[in-house]
Amino acid sequence: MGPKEGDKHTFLGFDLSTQKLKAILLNAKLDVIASAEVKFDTDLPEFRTTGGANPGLNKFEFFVQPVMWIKAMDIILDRLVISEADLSTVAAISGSAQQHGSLYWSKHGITALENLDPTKFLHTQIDDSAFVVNRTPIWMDASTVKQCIEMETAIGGHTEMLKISGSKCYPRFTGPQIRKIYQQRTHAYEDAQRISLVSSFLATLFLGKVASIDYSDASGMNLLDIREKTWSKACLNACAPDLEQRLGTPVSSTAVLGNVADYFVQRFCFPATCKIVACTGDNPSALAGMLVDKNWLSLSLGTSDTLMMSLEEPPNLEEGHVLCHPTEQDTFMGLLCFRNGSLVRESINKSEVGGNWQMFNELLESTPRGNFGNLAVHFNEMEIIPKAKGTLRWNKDMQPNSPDAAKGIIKFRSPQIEIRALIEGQMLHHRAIAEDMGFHFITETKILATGGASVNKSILQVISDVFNAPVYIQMGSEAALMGAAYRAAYGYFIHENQAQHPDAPRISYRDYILSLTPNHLQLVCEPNKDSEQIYGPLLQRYRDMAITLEANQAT
Ligand SMILES: Nc1ncnc2c1ncn2[C@@H]1O[C@H](COP(=O)(O)OP(=O)(O)O)[C@@H](O)[C@H]1O
Ligand SMILES: O=C(CO)[C@@H](O)[C@H](O)COP(=O)(O)O
Repeated sequence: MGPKEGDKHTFLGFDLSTQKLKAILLNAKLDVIASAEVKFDTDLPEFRTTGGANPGLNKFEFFVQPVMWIKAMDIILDRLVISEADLSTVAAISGSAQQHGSLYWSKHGITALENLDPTKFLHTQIDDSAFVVNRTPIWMDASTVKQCIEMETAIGGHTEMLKISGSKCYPRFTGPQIRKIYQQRTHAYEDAQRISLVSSFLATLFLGKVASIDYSDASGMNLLDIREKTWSKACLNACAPDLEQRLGTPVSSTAVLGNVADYFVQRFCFPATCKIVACTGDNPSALAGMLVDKNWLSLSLGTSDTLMMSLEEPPNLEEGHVLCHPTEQDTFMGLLCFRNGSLVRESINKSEVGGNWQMFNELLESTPRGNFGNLAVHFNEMEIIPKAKGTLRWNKDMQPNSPDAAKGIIKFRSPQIEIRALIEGQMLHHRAIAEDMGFHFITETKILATGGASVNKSILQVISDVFNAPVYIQMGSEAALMGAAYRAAYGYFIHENQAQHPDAPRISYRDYILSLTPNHLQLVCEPNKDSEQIYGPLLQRYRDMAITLEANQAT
């Protein structure tokens, strides 16, 4: 089942997330043998992104120029070559990407994709004219409230929408975003030959033709019937005309889509037989990379903070999302996304200690759990759940119904209190919402942390205490990236095995990957004994603050 002695096959995974494009190469035993990354803000300053995104002209709009991602691909492939990664051994490629963003291919773009000249960079061939919309909306865009209401109304209300698609309409979801393009840029919509998600765009580049969207990432569009795994006619009709032909047929997240385009064979020496496995969203890919069972709560601390869990049955959640599971056929995953994650931590780090994480951690650790009753909620941008924007700081004397509770206090008296109030506030928020969504914390609950901030042990200790559960991290690299390379390995294995032994039973993804890499987790923090005593009551305090902040929106 595993790799044969001397097996030289390698598997390449990409993660095109909000702030970076990352790549990882695994050998046949799934050990990391090469990696590279391109940071958009600093490596591609000509696109003037902050945190990987550009704010739009109108309120709540955020976009990216797709050519930035293509340029990043040119650079990262060169960086892999410079690091002496042998791309001639790559048996399969897959990827993961920020969810919900959409790209609109022009006729010219599709022709360019199919006729790539290996002597030139990708970005000089797939340039602005390859897309009919050059300011591609990404997940941070929250400007489609109107379209959400229209889509839900058209199909009979938000309950119907969440029953079909796993989520009520959220402004960042792709369906409402496509509807906005259709309404405000009708000619561009009509000229769009195909529409890709960011993940399927990644597969598209390597295939040299527009790639299928996978079931898991398709679940973040308000367009897929998550039980049938087909586009919902009702949702498509509520969104925009002639949409199905623009989306193509969705496929399994481990499906082999075809061989790598000749461009990559000629330019980077990929083997002509190298398989492209469907790419998926970064959160489903992180779940695929973690290989954990139902007692685990996965927490990604990327640009956004997200909580993920496996679900046997899809519950009808009022808030939050149910997605098709990326690697198990009749299973689902629960997802909660919090917009105010790393960028808020970064801004407090900057304002309090000049951007020095080591100093940030020293101050965090110098304060006691519970922070003398000082707690903060920082929603710098409109949060997803609850829908609120603003900052609120309470000290221990503040009463929820006192006249100054809505304003809170302006600033805490020291940076260390400010820092702990931020981190405890964020994690209490995440726990409160997870509980509201029906996640039961039991003694067996374990947390697996990933994403950029999961290197920070001081933050992980607060998580362990607030959730009263041990925290683990993934060995090798971040889970979304590992998930991409693992899916490449599994997709390749199944494809080859089926060709050679068509009647053999299909081994599950988890069994296959765990047979190659059994010890992929590392315990980093355990909760202190008095954690529940401290954070149980603070959870209610956080809820009072969130309710106050939400009420502030209306005033
Ligand atoms: N030592 C650290 N402590 C806390 N946060 C960190 C640390 N190092 C990096 N980060 C955070 O990680 C974030 C990037 O995470 P990453 O998962 O790479 O983002 P994305 O995948 O969304 O592009 C940065 O915004 C940064 O604030
Ligand atoms: O919108 C969501 C999930 O619903 C975000 O989680 C994006 O998928 C961006 O991911 P990161 O770049 O923050 O990892």
